[in-house]
Amino acid sequence: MTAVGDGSTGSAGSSASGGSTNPTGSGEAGRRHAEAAASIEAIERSRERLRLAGRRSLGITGSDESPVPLRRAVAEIGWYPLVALMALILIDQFLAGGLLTLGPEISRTFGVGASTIAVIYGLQALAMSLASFPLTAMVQHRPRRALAAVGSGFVWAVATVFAGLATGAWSMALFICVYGAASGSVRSLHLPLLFDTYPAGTRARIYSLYMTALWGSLILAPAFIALMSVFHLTWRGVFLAMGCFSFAVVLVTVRLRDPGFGRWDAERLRAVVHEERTVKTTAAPEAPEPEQDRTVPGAPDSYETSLRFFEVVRRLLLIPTIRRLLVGYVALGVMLTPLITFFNFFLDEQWHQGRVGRAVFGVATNALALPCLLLAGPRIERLYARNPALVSRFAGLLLTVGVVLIGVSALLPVFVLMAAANAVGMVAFAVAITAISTALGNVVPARMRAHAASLANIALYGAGGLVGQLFLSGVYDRSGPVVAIVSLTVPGVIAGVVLFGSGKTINEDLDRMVEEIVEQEEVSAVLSSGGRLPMLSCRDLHVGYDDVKVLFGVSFTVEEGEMVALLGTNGAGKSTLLKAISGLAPPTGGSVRLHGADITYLEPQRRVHLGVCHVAGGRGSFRDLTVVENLRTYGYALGRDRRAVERGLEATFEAFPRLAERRDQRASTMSGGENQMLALGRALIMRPRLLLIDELSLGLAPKIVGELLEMVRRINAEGTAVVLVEQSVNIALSVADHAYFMEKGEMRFDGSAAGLLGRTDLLRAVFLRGATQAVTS
Ligand SMILES: Nc1ncnc2c1ncn2[C@@H]1O[C@H](COP(=O)(O)OP(=O)(O)OP(=O)(O)O)[C@@H](O)[C@H]1O
Repeated sequence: MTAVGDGSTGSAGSSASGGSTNPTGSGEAGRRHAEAAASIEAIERSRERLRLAGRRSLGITGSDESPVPLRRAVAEIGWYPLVALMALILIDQFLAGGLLTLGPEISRTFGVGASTIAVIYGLQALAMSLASFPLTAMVQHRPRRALAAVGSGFVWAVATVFAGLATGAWSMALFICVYGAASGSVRSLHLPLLFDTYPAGTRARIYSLYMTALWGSLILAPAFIALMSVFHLTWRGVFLAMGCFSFAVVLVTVRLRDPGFGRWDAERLRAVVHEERTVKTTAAPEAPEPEQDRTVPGAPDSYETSLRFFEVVRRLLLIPTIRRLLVGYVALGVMLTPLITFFNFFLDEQWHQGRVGRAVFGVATNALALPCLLLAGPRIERLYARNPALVSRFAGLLLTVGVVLIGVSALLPVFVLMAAANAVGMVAFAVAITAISTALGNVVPARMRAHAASLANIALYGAGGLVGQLFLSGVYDRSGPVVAIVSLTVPGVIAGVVLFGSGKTINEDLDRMVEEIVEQEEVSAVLSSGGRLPMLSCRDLHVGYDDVKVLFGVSFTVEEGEMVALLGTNGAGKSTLLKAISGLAPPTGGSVRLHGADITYLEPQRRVHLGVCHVAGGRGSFRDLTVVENLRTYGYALGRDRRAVERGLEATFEAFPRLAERRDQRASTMSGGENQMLALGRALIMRPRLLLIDELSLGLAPKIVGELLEMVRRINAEGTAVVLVEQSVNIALSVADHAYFMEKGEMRFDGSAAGLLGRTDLLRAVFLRGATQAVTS
């Protein structure tokens, strides 16, 4: 836990404070707090050691030694999974490539213009981008990625055949969209499958090999079409042949199996934790990564806490390296997607290259990337093992060099020089993309790799590709091909700089990921060995708004049925801490656990179902609804039956007769105190297990405050744990047995309420503020 002023008195001290409102008695509360604190301390002691061991088990050795030879490293697993995925990506571009190359013939058959073909191509790319999300959602909880990858291969093979049988442009568009959607699996599922199949210390080399197939597909598609024209096949014949060939290739991949989530990272880390703690648990370290703790003890089974699709996406977007990589992908898409289209126009108009000349140019350039990728793999592997930040920097640097070379190539007056500069630039892109993907795949938890790959896909092809095509079309129409190619250096250099910058955060994010797995294992071990954990435990929370950090590693615990006061200076981050607990301000680091279950990234409404209720400061009700309507809304939000809601209403009106008198009055017309009563009435209806109250007494008359406090005591006496954020030290400490004090986003005190009263050094700031407010009011 973060060092706090009176940490030693914290746990035990709370029991000595007296005047506890806890139904279980202060002695019992103190004992439980001490037990929970001891568990947490044990976890913290071993964490640093585990973090280092965890990094090593993920292939980050910190040294520059050569990695284990690939053949030896993958001997046990074999080459089949890699070969199967390479086979799938090799045929992935068939139909799209065929559509582009055979576009003139297709447009003549259907009597449509080139723009219609361009629209169909665009729809295909859009379907491919968008489909990666539902495909990812399908395999989020169960490891069926191999099944989805092979199954979608069959779908796109069949769609290719049907595209050859299309009777019109729009039926063709339909088949091509189906093909695009199915081939979205390549973008979202291949990287996670590769990363889960092969050990951490081989991934860069494995991925480089895989990328040779991607570059190979850019050669194979035109080569296949050229070969078919030897047999004088029409475009329909070529599509049918492509479909049949694809079908045969997919058949070869049917033995592909999903290795399970996190086989090489979570599993190894779990083994490290088991070794460290030598705790015998029922779960064997060899078993695949378990789904995150699914249930919260005491809550109904249906209240599981595994993250849903958009919660995972939101969680990924909170990882600084992922945010940078995605910005890099967008900039890369702005540059790369139109470059492939417009470079052909450049060759045509500037260098008068015909169809054959352009094809040869494309094949030669892409072919050069193949050996370079093979050479680059071990290099990227070594950089990653030494320091993952070097991989990001390497990618950024290469990309910048590549884009500058391509920009310069457009200005060179000699064809050979232009071709050489362009070829080297394209090689730099191929290697840079491999390095970026290695960083992306490694920096996210295993279960979230498909989500990360889908986000990258949408950033690259969706957002970046679309903007790039529009941007470059405009430049091309206005100023011609040379200026168009040169202008691409702007987004290219931006992408390079952003990717280079991701080196700043990657190590921190990797450590955080390691810590999450370690913490999960530790918590499971503590629970399975009969240890106790607090009802709520926030560990090392970092929260910010946009880029302004507000909480810096705050740790905070609340026991079952406890009443806790959270005090602090103005702007210390008390409300932000409550928001992090209730889900309104998701943290960028650290964890929030309810009885050990990880709820850090759960949507706020799911936490309400788990029993977390946040009464925010100020007017927290629906202004245009009446008192009764407001209270019923809370009940129905929880799916409570009518009778339970009515009982809650009666209890609220009994506790606050003033509210009963105003049952049909709109919230907007009520006083501040009445609004606070209404907000507390929510707790009586929701019956939460943890009630977070922000600024209960702010601006209210002492008599009203007294009534509200009495209510809080009653709610607490019925077993609800309460966290009370208060400006008034006297009020807070009169009801709470445990107190925390925050200053400038850090926890300064964790201990008994009585203990805090003795800390005049801390309280002076609050007293001074109170005095100032008294003078000015
Ligand atoms: N939505 C927001 N957007 C940007 N900054 C915010 C936001 N909410 C809070 N902050 C900033 O975060 C910091 C902590 O605010 P917070 O409300 O958590 O502090 P607090 O301890 O509750 O303060 P107080 O006791 O004055 O209410 C402050 O500097 C505040 O300006």
